[in-house]
Amino acid sequence: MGKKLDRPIVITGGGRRIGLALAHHFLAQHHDVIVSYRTRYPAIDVLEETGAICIQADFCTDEGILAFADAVKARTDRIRALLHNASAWQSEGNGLSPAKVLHEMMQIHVHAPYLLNFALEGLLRGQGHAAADIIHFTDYVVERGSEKHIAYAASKAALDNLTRSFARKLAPEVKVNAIAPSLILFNENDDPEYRQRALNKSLMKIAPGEKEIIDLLDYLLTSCFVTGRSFAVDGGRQLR
Ligand SMILES: NC(=O)C1=CN([C@@H]2O[C@H](COP(=O)(O)OP(=O)(O)OC[C@H]3O[C@@H](n4cnc5c(N)ncnc54)[C@H](OP(=O)(O)O)[C@@H]3O)[C@@H](O)[C@H]2O)C=CC1
Ligand SMILES: Nc1nc2c(c(=O)[nH]1)N=C([C@H](O)[C@@H](O)CO)CN2
Repeated sequence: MGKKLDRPIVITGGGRRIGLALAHHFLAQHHDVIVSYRTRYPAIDVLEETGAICIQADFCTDEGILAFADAVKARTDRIRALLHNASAWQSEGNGLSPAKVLHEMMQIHVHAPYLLNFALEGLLRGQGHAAADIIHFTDYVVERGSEKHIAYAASKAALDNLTRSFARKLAPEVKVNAIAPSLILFNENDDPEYRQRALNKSLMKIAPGEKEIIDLLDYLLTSCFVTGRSFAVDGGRQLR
C-alpha cells in the first residue's frame, strides 16, 4: 500500500484539463498529491511517474464516492486541501432523459463533494487555525442559470450553497471557498463559430487557460482568513 503521505492535496478529476494542471502545479511545489481519475488517460501514467498517487474512482454512485474516501484514508492521516474539481458539463437532450441528466449532475456536483467532505473531515481537522482548505469548483451560471444546462447549473448552485454551510461547520481549522469560472478552456470539439460566440460573452474576450485558476488557488490556500466565499473568474461576463 506504500508509505503514508504527508498532508497531500487531494484533487478529484485529475486526469485531464484543469484538474491535471492543478496536480502538476502542486507536485512542482513539492506537495504530496492524490488525484481521482475515472478514465485512465496516458496523463495518469505521467502523473504517477511524477510522484502523484492516482486512484481510480467513479462518482456516479455513492459507493464509488465512499470507496475513494476509504482509499485516501488508507494513504494519509491528514489532508492539506481537498479540491472538488470533478465535473461533467451535461446538457439536456443528447438522448438522456431529464431524470437521468438531473441524477448525474446532482451525483457528481453535490453527492461527491458533500459525502467526501464528511468522510474526510477528520483528516482535514486537527492541523491548526486555517491549516486546511476545501475548494468547490462551481460555475458562473450559478448566478444566471442556463437554458441549455439546467440541471448542471442547479447542481452547481447547490454546490455553491454547500460552500457556506461547510465554511460554518469547519471554521476556523478548515477554510471552505468556491471558484466560479466561466469560459476558461475550450473543449477540443468546439467549432470556430462557437468559440467566437463564447469569447464575445465576456469583456476580456479570451479563454485564459488553467493559470487563472491556479493563481487564485495559490492565493486561497495561503490565506488565513478568507472562507465561505465564491470567487468569480469570468472576464467581466456579468457586465456584458
Ligand atoms: N473548462 C471551463 O471553461 C470551465 C470549467 N468549470 C469547472 O471547472 C472544473 C474543471 O473544468 P474542466 O477541466 O473543463 O473539466 P472536465 O469536464 O474537462 O473534466 C472534469 C473531470 O471530472 C471527471 N469526472 C466527470 N464525471 C465523473 C464521475 N462521475 N466520476 C469521477 N470523475 C468524473 C472527468 O473524468 P473523465 O475524463 O474520465 O470523464 C474529468 O477528468 C469543473 O468543475 C468545471 O465545471 C466551470 C466553468 C468553465
Ligand atoms: N465539467 C465542465 N464544466 C464546464 C465546462 C467543461 O468543459 N467541463 N465548460 C464550460 C464552458 O467553458 C462554459 O463556461 C462556456 O460558457 C462550463 N462548465
